[in-house]
Amino acid sequence: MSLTLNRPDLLRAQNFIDARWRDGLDGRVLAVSDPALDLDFARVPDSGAADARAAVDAAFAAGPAWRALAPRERSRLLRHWHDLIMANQEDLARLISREQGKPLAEGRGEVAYAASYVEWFAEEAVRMHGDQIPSPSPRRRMLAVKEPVGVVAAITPWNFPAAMIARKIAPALAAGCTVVAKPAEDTPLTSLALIKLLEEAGLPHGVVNLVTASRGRAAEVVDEWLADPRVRKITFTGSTPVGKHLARESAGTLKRLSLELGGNAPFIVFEDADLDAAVEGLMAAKFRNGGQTCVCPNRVYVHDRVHDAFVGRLCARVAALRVGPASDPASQIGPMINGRAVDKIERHVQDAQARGARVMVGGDRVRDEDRPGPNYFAPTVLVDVDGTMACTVEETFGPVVPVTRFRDETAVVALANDTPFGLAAYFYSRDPARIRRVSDALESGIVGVNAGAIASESAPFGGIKDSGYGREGSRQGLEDYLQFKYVCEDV
Ligand SMILES: NC(=O)c1ccc[n+]([C@@H]2O[C@H](COP(=O)([O-])OP(=O)(O)OC[C@H]3O[C@@H](n4cnc5c(N)ncnc54)[C@H](O)[C@@H]3O)[C@@H](O)[C@H]2O)c1
Ligand SMILES: N[C@@H](CC=O)C(=O)O
Repeated sequence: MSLTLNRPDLLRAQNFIDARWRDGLDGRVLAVSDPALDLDFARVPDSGAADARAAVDAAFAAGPAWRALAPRERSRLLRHWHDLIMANQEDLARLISREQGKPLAEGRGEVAYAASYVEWFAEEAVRMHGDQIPSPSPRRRMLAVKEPVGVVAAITPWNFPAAMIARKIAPALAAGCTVVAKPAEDTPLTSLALIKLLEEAGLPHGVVNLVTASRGRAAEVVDEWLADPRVRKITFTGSTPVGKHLARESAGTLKRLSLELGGNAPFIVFEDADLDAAVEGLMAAKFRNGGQTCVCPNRVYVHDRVHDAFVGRLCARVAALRVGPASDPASQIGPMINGRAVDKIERHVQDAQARGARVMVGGDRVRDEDRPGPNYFAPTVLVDVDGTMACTVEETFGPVVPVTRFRDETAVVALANDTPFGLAAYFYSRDPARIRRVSDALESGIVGVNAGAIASESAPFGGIKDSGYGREGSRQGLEDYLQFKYVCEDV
């Protein structure tokens, strides 16, 4: 896909530190590749510890003035940023599609989704109420005052290059925190463009700083932030092993942490479900971003009585999905992010087949003249899946639907909960008593009941167990950037 932008200056190739666009201090570069063709098309700095330190120097110095600004002023900046994001929706969508591979329509949707968080936190910035505590003595006034936590380090994944960074930077700014950020190595361009728009919105010097780095040097950058006592919070979205590493390594300086980690979402179709609605919900939840979303259903349990009817309808829908590059407006499933991702998907499908699962649709890589790159995988439905298979134990992060038959509500809820993860869970049923019972019993930060599209800027997004802690979006998403100070005034 050609990368023609209405605003070519949104394609940035430098870090942003202390309100200046700068090369990395040691001059190393990171190539950005197009997942549709696996070809490099841009370069950004491959930053190291010195760049990371310079970013914290700037954020720390900018902190006092930023937190002293009236919340209404911070809100205005965020509102302006929101408006610029939406005014440049098409360019941002092109950048997302080019570096991440999602179809252009989904890229546009992601830009609007990212902007919705910025708008939400622009509104929340002026609603950070503390508490006045009933005092035991008339001389005494007792207050619980909310304060920004300080410098926040934001580390983001590749699958939503605009939304993940927007929903970290926006609440941090609303709360009065300053930010250092590192986007994923696969998708640095969208975040750089967002920072360019934030600069245009009137961002004061040093309030947000962003450095890019390769996978090999990500740890060097982040280790610098982990060790620096001036960084008071880490907000991370990505894999569980890296999240646990951050939790361990931040203990030395006791930083606050928000960890949005991996999932293994169950999707249960009970015998009383509206089957058409359940198929619709599964298609929406599973195939968002080609299955590369942390809340994508990873295990589908269908009651024995409706199994064959459900699978028949599902297979018809999945077989009709169009796989292709983001540049083709008809594409519904783009390339996977890189070769490692496709290898994992292929391994899961082959392992399931070897253990007795049957492929009903898809099952293989796709490569032909319309899809010449190596990163396409056919949307796939597997049946006769059981809990020994890798695709039910690990997050596949691809367009594969593994279906398991069940007969008993208690047993299927136990199966759904039989995972170290707990990010999202879905079920379809029309029985009100069952709806209450099952949503109470599911061990998950998010439960979709007769709903496949669940994310919203106004709702708390986040997990439990190995899926992490902390929430993004909503009122709760702002609290994560604030700390209480108890003030006791005796007069
Ligand atoms: N819970 C959520 O909201 C959510 C959202 C998106 C993705 N995810 C999860 O993210 C995973 C996919 O992303 P990924 O494979 O790119 O994750 P990842 O953990 O490898 O990478 C995420 C970020 O961490 C950085 N990183 C990698 N190694 C690091 C290290 N040693 N020290 C510090 N930083 C390091 C990367 O450069 C990137 O910026 C999936 O498991 C998915 O479920 C979760
Ligand atoms: N962007 C996703 C999160 C994980 O991939 C969402 O907000 O639903």
